[in-house]
Amino acid sequence: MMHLPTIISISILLNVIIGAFLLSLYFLRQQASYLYWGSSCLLFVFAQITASLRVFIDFPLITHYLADLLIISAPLAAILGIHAYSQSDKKYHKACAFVVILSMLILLPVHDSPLNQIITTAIIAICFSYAAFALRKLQVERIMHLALLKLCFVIHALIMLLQFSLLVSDYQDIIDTDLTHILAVILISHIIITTLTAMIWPLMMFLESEQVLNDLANRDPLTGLLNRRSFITISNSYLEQANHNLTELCALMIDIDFFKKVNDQYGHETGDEALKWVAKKIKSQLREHDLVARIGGEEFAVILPSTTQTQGESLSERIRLAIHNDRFFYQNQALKLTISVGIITHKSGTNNVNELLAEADKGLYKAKSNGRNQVVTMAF
Ligand SMILES: Nc1nc2c(ncn2[C@@H]2O[C@H](COP(=O)(O)OP(=O)(O)OP(=O)(O)O)[C@@H](O)[C@H]2O)c(=O)[nH]1
Repeated sequence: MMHLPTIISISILLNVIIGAFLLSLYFLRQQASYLYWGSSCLLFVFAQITASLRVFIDFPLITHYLADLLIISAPLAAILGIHAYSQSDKKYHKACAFVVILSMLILLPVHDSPLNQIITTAIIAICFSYAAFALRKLQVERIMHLALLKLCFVIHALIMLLQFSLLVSDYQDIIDTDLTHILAVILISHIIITTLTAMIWPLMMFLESEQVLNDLANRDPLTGLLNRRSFITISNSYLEQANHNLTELCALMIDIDFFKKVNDQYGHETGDEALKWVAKKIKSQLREHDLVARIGGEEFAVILPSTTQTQGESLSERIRLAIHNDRFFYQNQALKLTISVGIITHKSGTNNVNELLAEADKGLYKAKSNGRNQVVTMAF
C-alpha cells in the first residue's frame, strides 16, 4: 500500500506551491477567484499539518477540532472562488460563514469523540456536491477542464459519502471489520483528489486568460466576430492558397441599410443589439471555414474560400433573405432590417485581400445607390 506520510508530504508541498502561485496571481491581477482558490489550497495544507500533529501531541482542540474546521473551510473557499469568477460571490460569503460557524458550534462538544469525524465528513460531502453544482455557472471555453473539475468534485463527494456511511456503520456497530486500512485508503484518495483539483483550477484559469487576451487582440468585442486586422491576416493566407491551388474565392462586403435610423429612433443600445443579431444571421449561413469580420461600424466582410461566383451569389442572396424575412426583436419592439451586399469573385492574380475588398465595396456602393436591400456582383 502507499506510504501515508509520503503522500501527505507530497500533497502539502504541491498545495503550498499551487497556493502560493495563486496568491501571487491575486496580488498581480487583483482577481478575487485566485485569492479564494489559493486560500483553499493553504487551508487544506494547514488542515493536514494540524491533523498530522496527532502523532506528536495530545491536544484534540488543535489536532481534531481545528483540523476539522480547516478541512471544512477548504472546499468553502473553493466555492467562493467559483462564485467570484462568475461575479456572483456577494451573498455566498454569508452562506459560507454560516457553515463555518455552525460547524464550530456543532463540533465543539463532540470534538474528542468519533462523532466529530462523522459530522465533518458529512459537511465536506455536502460542500463538494455543492461545488460540483456551482460549476454549472462558470462561463469558460475549456469545456474539458470544466468537466474534469466537476468530475473531481463529484468523486470527492462520493468518497466522503462512502467514508460517512462506513463511519456511521462502525459507530452503530453494524459492521464487524477493522476499518483502519479502508479509512487510510479513503484518506489517501481524499488527499490525491484534492491536490488534483487544486492543479486543474489554475491551469484552466491560465488558459482562459490566454484565450481572453487572444480574443481581445483578434475579435470584435461586440459581436465576437474577427476584427479587421485578424480578418485581413487570415484572408491573405486564404488568398495565397487559392492562387497556389488555382481555386476560386469570393469576397463580400455587407452593410446594414439605414442603420443610423435604428440608433436615432431606438437608441444606441438597441443599435448594438441589432449589430449582434445581424452578425449571428450572417454567421448562421456560412460554413465553418468561411471568414466573417466586423470591419467597421455597421459593415461586415466575408471571405468564402473554394467558392465559385454562382455559389457566392446564391449564398449572398441567402444571407440577405435571412435578414429580410425575419424580424429583430428587442425590448418588445420588432424591427425590420435589411442589408446591401457587394460581391467579387477572385480567380487568380492579386495576393492582397484589400484589393478584393475594395472591388466588393464598389458593388456595395452600387447596391446602395440602386435602392439597397440587394446583392450586386462586380467583375474583376
Ligand atoms: N449602435 C451602434 N451604432 C454604430 C456603431 N458603429 C457605427 N454605428 C452607427 O452606424 C450608423 C451608420 O450610419 P451611416 O453610415 O450614415 O449609414 P446608414 O444609416 O446605415 O445608411 P446607409 O448605409 O446609406 O444605408 C451611424 O449612426 C453610426 O453611429 C456601433 O458599434 N454601435
